[in-house]
Amino acid sequence: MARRLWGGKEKTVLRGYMNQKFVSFQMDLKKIFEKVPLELRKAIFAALQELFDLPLQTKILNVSKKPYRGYVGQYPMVPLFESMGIDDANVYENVESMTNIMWPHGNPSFSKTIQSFSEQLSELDQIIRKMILESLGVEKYLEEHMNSTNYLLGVMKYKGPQTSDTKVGLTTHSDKNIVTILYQNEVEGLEVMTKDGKWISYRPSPDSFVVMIGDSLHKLRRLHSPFHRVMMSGNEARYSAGLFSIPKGGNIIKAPEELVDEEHPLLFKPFDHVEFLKYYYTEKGQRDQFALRTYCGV
Ligand SMILES: O=C(O)CCC(=O)C(=O)O
Ligand SMILES: [Fe+2]
Repeated sequence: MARRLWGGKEKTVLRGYMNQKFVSFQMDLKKIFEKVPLELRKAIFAALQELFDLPLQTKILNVSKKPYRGYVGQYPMVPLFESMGIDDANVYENVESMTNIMWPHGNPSFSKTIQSFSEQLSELDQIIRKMILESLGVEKYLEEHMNSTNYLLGVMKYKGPQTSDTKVGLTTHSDKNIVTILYQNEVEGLEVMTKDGKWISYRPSPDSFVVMIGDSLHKLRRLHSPFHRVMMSGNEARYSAGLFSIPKGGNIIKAPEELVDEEHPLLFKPFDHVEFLKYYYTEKGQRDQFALRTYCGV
């Protein structure tokens, strides 16, 4: 079914994507985007394995006051899950500062792999967001929109639970950012909820990236930010990397007036994403599946 989305121009691809439900969520961009070379796609998993194979006492040296940047792991709710995040990982120096904490003698090949991968995915993210704004007829805001965002690269490992029972790898959530692009190894686990509440499993392929809309774009009312989770079974570890485009703090996010009409009423009051995250990372916010709606819903 994805094939239908490939053929035409970029715009056609995305319209198909928006008007359909789940099939369109998993968009195989092979035909329109061949930028991330296979070598790099392979190298990323070797890099992630090298990182998460470090001893726990090394990994926990990566600390950060900002949520999801330092080492996250060993949480009782999600015991299979570990992650680290790097702000603007498309810039070499940002990756290098984390690398040097993990490998005090440096590890340039790790830094280079992470940086190149992030840079390529950030280009893909820009293509996607341009397509979205164009197809909504609000491309005049493109520059303003792009200037008000930055990137976070999240790298994740989910241990296999060593049983055939399915165990939670990552709990149900919607992403809070703008667009998320995920790439993963061959181990299944990602599930996405359709608009009518059914879970669908994602079948990984080395040629596919998963593109997901986050709540900050969902505010446009016409794009759906799906609930998703990771469910693990078996012995093998699942490695994934996600590039998250996120609104910069100090910018008020609001839907362009052109997009608000009777059929598409305003969903959220204008909000500052960094202020919103202060609510989201409270205990109440973490339990709230509709955190953005609670925070600034109309
Ligand atoms: O590992 C994955 O594929 C999903 C990760 C995810 O949903 C997230 O970090 O928000
Ligand atoms: Fe997510």
